Amino acid sequence: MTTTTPPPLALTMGDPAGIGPDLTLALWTARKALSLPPFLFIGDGDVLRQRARALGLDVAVAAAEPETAARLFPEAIPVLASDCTVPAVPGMPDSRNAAAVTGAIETAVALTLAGRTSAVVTNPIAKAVLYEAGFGFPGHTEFLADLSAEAAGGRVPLPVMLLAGPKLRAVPVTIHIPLKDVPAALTEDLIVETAAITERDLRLRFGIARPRLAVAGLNPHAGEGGALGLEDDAIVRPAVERLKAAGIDAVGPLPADTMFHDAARATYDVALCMYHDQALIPAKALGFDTSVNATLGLPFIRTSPDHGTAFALAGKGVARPDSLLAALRLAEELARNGQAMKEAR
Ligand SMILES: NC(=O)c1ccc[n+]([C@@H]2O[C@H](COP(=O)([O-])OP(=O)(O)OC[C@H]3O[C@@H](n4cnc5c(N)ncnc54)[C@H](O)[C@@H]3O)[C@@H](O)[C@H]2O)c1
Ligand SMILES: N[C@H](C(=O)O)[C@H](O)COP(=O)(O)O
Repeated sequence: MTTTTPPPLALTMGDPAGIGPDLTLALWTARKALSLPPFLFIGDGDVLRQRARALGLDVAVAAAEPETAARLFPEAIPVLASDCTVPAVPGMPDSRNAAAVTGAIETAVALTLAGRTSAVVTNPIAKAVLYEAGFGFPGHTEFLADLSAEAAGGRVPLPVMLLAGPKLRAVPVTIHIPLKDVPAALTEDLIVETAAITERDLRLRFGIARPRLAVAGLNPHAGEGGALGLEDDAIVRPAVERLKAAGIDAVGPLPADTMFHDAARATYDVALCMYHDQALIPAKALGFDTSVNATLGLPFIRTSPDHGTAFALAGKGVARPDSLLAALRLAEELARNGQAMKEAR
């Protein structure tokens, strides 16, 4: 049994013009009532100060390092600087601040890989704003995988996006690609590798002894015997057979339209879906305020709220912090499980 205090969570700024600062302030303000896990905010302290003023909140912000964050947390939001180039205006994103946004993510990953913070929790970014500044990744998920290459032995690991909520866990096998490109990107190997990472992380990090995987078909009615598409029998079914042969509890391909109602969800621990919206529509419909986006397959823990930057709500104090709270709590729990696993070895 260890008695040492775990390192704080690394919370990135996200887009400084979005709701990330509002949510960070709202949660920190309620830290005592929520028993909020201590975090180190990596971003621009002035963004927090200005947003707090606009929202009429009495919030202190203090420069910190991972080692001082937990001590400071009761009195001030501990901040490690990743400063904006131009002042952030709520609701008006500016690609000149892209370096501060991506730099915060890089710092959070480096600190977590070094064991100085216990997990990465990301506030939402606006992809299009970063693309304007030359950001070369579809989203956090792919960027985080790229940042993990050295720690993963020199190869960029396959990142797996898990939307986890009280009513549903769902994984899209293909992630941020246009719908028209999905059939070509979907391979037996990709399904098997994604499923294997999902199964392993649910077992080792989430503590589910024998995860049950439900694999969705790609086409209507899982292809209806080939009449409505060939991929289900040619790609998805053989992948499920390989998973079963490897001892993984997997069923499918299942018609996607009937696998998300209450009784169907009770039969599995995670739905493996073939494309982004097949997974994220049911996940957000069933738990927009409570679901968390977690990245599996990385050498560190990363969670995020399941929503985006919601620019129209930024600076208004009306955005719900529930999903960010769930992300912080899940990161803390997964980090604790990881620590317990290490100590049990
Ligand atoms: N984790 C992430 O970084 C992440 C996740 C999703 C979307 N995004 C990005 O966010 C940007 C905006 O995307 P979008 O408009 O599709 O999705 P969004 O989640 O920002 O907004 C969708 C709707 O939900 C509302 N909403 C979102 N969060 C809310 C909250 N906490 N409380 C109350 N209402 C909330 C918004 O006002 C809007 O009506 C895009 O650039 C997208 O790429 C980022
Ligand atoms: N696809 C995610 C969603 O819609 O919630 C979102 O874009 C976040 O993805 P990253 O975590 O890769 O930024």
